[in-house]
Amino acid sequence: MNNVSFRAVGHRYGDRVVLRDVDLALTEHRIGIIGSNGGGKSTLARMINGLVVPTEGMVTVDGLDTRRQGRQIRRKVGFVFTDPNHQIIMPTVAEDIGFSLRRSSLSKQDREAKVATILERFGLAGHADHPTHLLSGGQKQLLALAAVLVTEPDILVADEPTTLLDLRNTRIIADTFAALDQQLVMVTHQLDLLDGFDRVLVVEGGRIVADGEPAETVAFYRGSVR
Ligand SMILES: Nc1ncnc2c1ncn2[C@@H]1O[C@H](COP(=O)(O)OP(=O)(O)OP(=O)(O)O)[C@@H](O)[C@H]1O
Repeated sequence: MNNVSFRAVGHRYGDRVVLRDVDLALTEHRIGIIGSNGGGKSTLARMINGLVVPTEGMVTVDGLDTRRQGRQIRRKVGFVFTDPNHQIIMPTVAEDIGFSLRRSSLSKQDREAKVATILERFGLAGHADHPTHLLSGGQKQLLALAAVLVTEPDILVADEPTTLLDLRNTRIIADTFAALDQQLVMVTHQLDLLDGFDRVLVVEGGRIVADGEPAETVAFYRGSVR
């Protein structure tokens, strides 16, 4: 697996400290991040692909520094936003996925085949020529995930990727994640999605307050809100 390293990381937005004293080596296959609203989970997740660079300390991914090697890191680390509108760019579903492959060296034919395969996998094959703005919220979320996975990133970071999904599509995403060979870091409020994860971090008030096996850390989090 990859090695995501946080060394003495802190972050502030203006005067507001939102993360402090974060030291982590993330090497496990599936890692969850949970905790109360505003605790700093998204900020932490965004640091992994350099969308947010720390105001203190250093984040590296396989030795690449997010502050100086952001472009290389973003090729390695795929990021799925909570709100798919942040990442859907093209007018139609197939074009949007094709756009993710614009820098690939594949032939046009291979590229189209790859787009078709991923559309099928995410139940979007019947929507290939559908205008993206007419998709339902859940379909948009599936499209956003498909558009990231088609690039085959080494690491997938997903920030609450199932918030807009119904039960069936949540299951599709959970199964997709369970079958991923890549390292996965997922922020979620849906604690049942963490079954089978290797490690869970609980983030509260800008600090990691629990870190370990899902059973223990989820129990800790549940206990802390009683
Ligand atoms: N761009 C920004 N500018 C200023 N403050 C911000 C910015 N982004 C986040 N914050 C603040 O940083 C803190 C942590 O936010 P973050 O989104 O990381 O928390 P979170 O744990 O992901 O929350 P949630 O569960 O509600 O998504 C919050 O107080 C938030 O208001």
